[in-house]
Amino acid sequence: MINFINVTKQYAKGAIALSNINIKIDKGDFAFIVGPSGAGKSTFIKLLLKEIEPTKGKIIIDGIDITKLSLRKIPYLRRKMGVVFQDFRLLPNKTVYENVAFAMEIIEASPKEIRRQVPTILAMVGLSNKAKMYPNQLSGGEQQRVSIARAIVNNPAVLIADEPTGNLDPDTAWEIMKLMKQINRRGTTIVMATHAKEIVDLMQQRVIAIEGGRIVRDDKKGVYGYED
Ligand SMILES: Nc1ncnc2c1ncn2[C@@H]1O[C@H](COP(=O)(O)OP(=O)(O)OP(=O)(O)O)[C@@H](O)[C@H]1O
Repeated sequence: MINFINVTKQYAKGAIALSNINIKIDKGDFAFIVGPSGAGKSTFIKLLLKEIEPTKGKIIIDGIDITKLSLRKIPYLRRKMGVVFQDFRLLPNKTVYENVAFAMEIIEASPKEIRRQVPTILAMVGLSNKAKMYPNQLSGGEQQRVSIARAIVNNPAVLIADEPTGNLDPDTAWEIMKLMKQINRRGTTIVMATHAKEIVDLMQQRVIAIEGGRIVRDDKKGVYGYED
């Protein structure tokens, strides 16, 4: 599904954020990316999303080397991936329903498909009764559910989450993790960068640890392994 081959990323101002990374994430995996601040986690995620390009190496997603992808084909790559961020990034002037529908409008889904799919996904994330609300009328946990609904509404192969529970209290964070696990059970590959020690320790999923731009651990049922 995802394969990093000898990937190095050196930023323009000199810092080597990732150094010769080799990692394979299979379809259906649930992988946590952990490591100290500045280790290279966000860089890893930005490379996956093709927000930045590696200095060296190949990044294969679904059999395609995305570093060689033409501009024209980037939308197809984006459709394979849903993304969730710590700060939700919802559109404040759209309702919950419209925020999720918008992700389908962008890929030119038909109005009929949108009318069918949006309520299904809102039910799945437990927000059917909030469809007409605006983001500022929702709790943090509810806003994150909307952002997850938006990320999965087009049925991506991979859900990428960068610190998705960072702004949530522990109980709410745990609810979000249950939802992520439910999405994973449906076959979606999950890649989640996090500092949430308790969550990583309790979930018993694959843990890939990055330190100083190198992979220092990759355990099938791993632990967080740091004190912060
Ligand atoms: N745009 C940039 N230009 C130059 N250096 C950068 C840039 N972005 C990140 N870096 C550097 O690359 C290294 C890795 O940063 P990265 O953001 O990937 O770390 P991280 O593991 O996500 O950290 P955190 O947990 O604090 O979010 C750091 O040394 C950082 O200062």
